[in-house]
Amino acid sequence: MTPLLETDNVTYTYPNGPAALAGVSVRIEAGSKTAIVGPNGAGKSTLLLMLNGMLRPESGEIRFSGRPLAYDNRSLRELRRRVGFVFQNPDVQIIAPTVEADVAFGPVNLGHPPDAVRQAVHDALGYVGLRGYEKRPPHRLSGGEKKRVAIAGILAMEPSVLVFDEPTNTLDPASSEEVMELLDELASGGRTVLVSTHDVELAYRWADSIVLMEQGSVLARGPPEEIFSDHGLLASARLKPPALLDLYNELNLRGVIDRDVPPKSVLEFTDRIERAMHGRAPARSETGRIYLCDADLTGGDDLRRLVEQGAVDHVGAMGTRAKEFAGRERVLLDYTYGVIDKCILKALIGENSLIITTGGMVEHVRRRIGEYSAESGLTLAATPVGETAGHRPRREGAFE
Ligand SMILES: Nc1ncnc2c1ncn2[C@@H]1O[C@H](COP(=O)(O)OP(=O)(O)OP(=O)(O)O)[C@@H](O)[C@H]1O
Repeated sequence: MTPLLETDNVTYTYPNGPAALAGVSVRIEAGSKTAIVGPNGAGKSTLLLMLNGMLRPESGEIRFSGRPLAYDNRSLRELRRRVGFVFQNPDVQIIAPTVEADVAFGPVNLGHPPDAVRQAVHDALGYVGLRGYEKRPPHRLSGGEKKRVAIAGILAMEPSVLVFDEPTNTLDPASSEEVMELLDELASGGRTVLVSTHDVELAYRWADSIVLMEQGSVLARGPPEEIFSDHGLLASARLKPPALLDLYNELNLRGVIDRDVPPKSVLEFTDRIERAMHGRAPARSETGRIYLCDADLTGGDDLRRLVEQGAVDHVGAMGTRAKEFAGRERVLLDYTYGVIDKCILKALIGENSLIITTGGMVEHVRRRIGEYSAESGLTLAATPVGETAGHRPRREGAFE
């Protein structure tokens, strides 16, 4: 199958600079989550800047949907509408005096009529959880909020590919997790998402495909479990293996656990260790329940009733709209990232939890719990929280 984006032996040297790319060939499949991983100066940003035409290769070729990129103004405008680029430093991207004007910049430039621009801004701000920020000056926002304004500005142009240069650099751990969940949400809605990073933990957990770079070259490409298990390869890129995978590989070498699919989360790892200790998954007298609330379809009363009745011990929300909904209904959140696995872990010790989410993530939660249930032989299922009859769903944004 033709990859969505492809670079073929691309080279690039900055004026008066080093050879930043020395013959780079990569294939990015439609709908994939790819992390370009490498140390400082490896050429990651340079490669990403090539993908929406901000830099032009010295030699080699870049193809989008099988067609070589053209560099006239019209072709570049069209390419940038389809391949959105979020810079590492949001200050570079934010240019207007208000959040609203900033997010509107792209659709206005594309010549969309005012009503369509307003709708695009409204949907994009909703998606990143910044409704109500329309009139705020972006330069007064926090780093995490600025990042979300920059992402909204790109989403407002409805690109099919999203490219993020070091999306979590300079963000605190909670803001980083929120941005990564936003990226997951975008990917689960069918978009192709690429990030550059030197954070191997993030890349291991998030990506389904890794491109490992060093000194302007691609050292290796493949699934994260494979790339990050190769100590020699990582050492040549001056990187360390992700902690979870390192521990798994060591326990395997010592014969404590069998080699199987490497765990990606604490949940998968604890399951594996339990099985190694007991020879099988331990019998559980009673598992807890996981309630699932679609914030677009559930009334606030239903949500509060469930929480106030004490039916749930823990509450988690995934995605900014879900977090806003919980905030409006004054429901305190115990988990704001890694929510599904944390709730499964609680179910395994007999405690009940509630996951609030929206859009494509609802199905993602159901699927993940279903898969876990099938793998573990336990009967875990997501119990929907009263999707109130007659409650009118909010208008679905353009990005669902
Ligand atoms: N504008 C520029 N002018 C001159 N040289 C540059 C420029 N931008 C990058 N370089 C050089 O090109 C090489 C690749 O840089 P690039 O920013 O692509 O790497 P990176 O892997 O993204 O690094 P980092 O993780 O530090 O962002 C480096 O040697 C860098 O010094």
